[in-house]
Amino acid sequence: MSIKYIATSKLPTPWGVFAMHGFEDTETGKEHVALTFGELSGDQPVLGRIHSECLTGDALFSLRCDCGFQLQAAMQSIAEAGQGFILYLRQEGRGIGLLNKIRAYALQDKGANTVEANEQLGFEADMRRYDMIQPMLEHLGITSVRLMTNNPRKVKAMQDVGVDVAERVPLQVGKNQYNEAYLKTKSTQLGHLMSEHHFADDEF
Ligand SMILES: Nc1nc2c(ncn2[C@@H]2O[C@H](COP(=O)(O)OP(=O)(O)OP(=O)(O)O)[C@@H](O)[C@H]2O)c(=O)[nH]1
Ligand SMILES: [Zn+2]
Repeated sequence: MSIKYIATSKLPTPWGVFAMHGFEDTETGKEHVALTFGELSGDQPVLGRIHSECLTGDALFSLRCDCGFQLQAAMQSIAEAGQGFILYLRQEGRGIGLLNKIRAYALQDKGANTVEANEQLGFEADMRRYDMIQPMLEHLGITSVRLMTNNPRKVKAMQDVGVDVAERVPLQVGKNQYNEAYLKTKSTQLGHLMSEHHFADDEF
């Protein structure tokens, strides 16, 4: 893993003006992005999110998953807190890529769940890696985080690369009629921590 910092610019958003930092993984050619908000120096844990790319949810308004809603909620929370970060990692489709994710969605249209669909295509359920996190956070001067996620594997992955996770902050947003089964599968088969409340109410 070889992560190279490239450049920083402003990124004005509906929630405030973030700074956008570009990184290149020189082994894979993947272009990762970090967004930061406010002043990040100091010893206090920083509110943040590690977000894996989901073109369909993040950019195309898909209701099949909760990604876009989580991204927006995280940016809003960070802006409200006055400080925080998002690492936007280019590992689409839990690491299988966009076209394979569309193949997996086609299988899900025929009844497979999100895990079965990956396996029918010959992939593991989750092929993501998180070793790019350490050099990206080191560049930003972040050593301890309050991580917005429902995924305990992300917490472990961060600890494995030496980042202190002071707190896991649940991020349950965006449930709807199209992603309810997907969220349930995340909870029962991928280990995500979701309160039953999330499945009981009908609101976004
Ligand atoms: N293969 C596959 N990938 C999916 C599917 N639905 C969403 N994804 C991908 O799943 C990933 C979700 O990433 P995150 O939201 O960062 O992570 P998470 O594991 O859901 O954990 P949270 O932090 O709780 O959101 C993205 O890369 C999506 O593209 C699916 O049905 N099949
Ligand atoms: Zn998604």
